[in-house]
Amino acid sequence: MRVTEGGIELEIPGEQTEGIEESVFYNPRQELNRDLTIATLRAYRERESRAESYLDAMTASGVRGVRAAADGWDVTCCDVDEDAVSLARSNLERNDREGRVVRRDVNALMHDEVFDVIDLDPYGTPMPFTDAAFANCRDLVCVTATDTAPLCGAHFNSGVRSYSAVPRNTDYHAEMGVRILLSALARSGARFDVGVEPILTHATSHYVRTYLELEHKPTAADAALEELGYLSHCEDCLYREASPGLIADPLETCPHCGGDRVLVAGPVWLGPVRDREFVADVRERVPDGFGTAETARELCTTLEAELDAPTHYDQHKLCREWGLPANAMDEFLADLRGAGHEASRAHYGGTTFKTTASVGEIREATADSLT
Ligand SMILES: C[S@@+](CC[C@H](N)C(=O)[O-])C[C@H]1O[C@@H](n2cnc3c(N)ncnc32)[C@H](O)[C@@H]1O
Ligand SMILES: [Zn+2]
Repeated sequence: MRVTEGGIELEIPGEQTEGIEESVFYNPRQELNRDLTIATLRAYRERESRAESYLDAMTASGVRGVRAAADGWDVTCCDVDEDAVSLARSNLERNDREGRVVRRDVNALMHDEVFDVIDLDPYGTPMPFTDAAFANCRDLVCVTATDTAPLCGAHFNSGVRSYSAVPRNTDYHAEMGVRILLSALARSGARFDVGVEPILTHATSHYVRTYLELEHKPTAADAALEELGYLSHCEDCLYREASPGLIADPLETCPHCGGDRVLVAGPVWLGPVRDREFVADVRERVPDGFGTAETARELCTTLEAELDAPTHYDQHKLCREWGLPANAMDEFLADLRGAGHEASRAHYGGTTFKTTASVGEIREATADSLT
């Protein structure tokens, strides 16, 4: 079947029935991820003009590599699968684009060669590939993780194994995934004296995507590790508290309700997950022609305004907990701000928000409008 995405045309094995069938080589549900990747590469190149080489580390159909080549990147596409390699090669040719296509275990390739930008887009966890990526990548590592159940603590043992951290299943599960992933990536980079700064991160449907700018300096790696810490979370009243540092200092009882059902997660990344100015640059570089342009820009706008608090709330979940009806989001946030707290929407869902208020303060600030 033939697929058009971001101005390039791909031939993908398989029949087109209704819409685009998902094939092992091409997932149409990742188009937003890829559109934002291209906009990010554009914004990044303006910030770091020496960045030229791009490794599409798990290329499958070649879609990322072909799109990056169309933007002038010096592209290498890699895949361990023979059919994927021929497909990527023919898709580059079909679009008259230059690019090297390599059949190899990408871990070996990343240890052998230096790239300015490496894009890891595996099935499931990216952790088997991150050490090799940080060991040699010069500027930017882009990472997709699709194993959201392990990341958010729903598949606990698998999450602990993959991420060398304790994830917990909370009401902010996608954000737990973001922060467990970033923590593991920061620790992976630190092994090579590389500090990571997440310049854009989003959790969308069943994946987390992050873009990490690298600094090759032991002190930068230390600075990244200083962003790690633990989250204590009360299962009874949804109170949560962050404690920075690599040594856990868990709450034993909840300071809000006095309950003892307190979960502790970590080490998690407690720092910012994006650079606001960079996200604005990305938003401006999403052209109308991209299939997901509107969604991509809206996502960037929400990310630009999202507070840095390490966890978010969901108004509907809080209201259910309190036995109160929910309110319109804008009014709800206005009540919080009116009571002197900072508050923003969060990109995790239409009723999610972040605030500097504690769960008790949220209730106090909004209860009058909810009754
Ligand atoms: C999720 S797909 C990639 C999708 C593609 N990046 C896209 O945007 O459509 C994962 C690919 O990783 C490849 N892969 C798995 N292990 C690999 C390895 N060790 N080295 C290189 N490629 C690998 C698989 O063959 C598969 O084609
Ligand atoms: Zn509590």
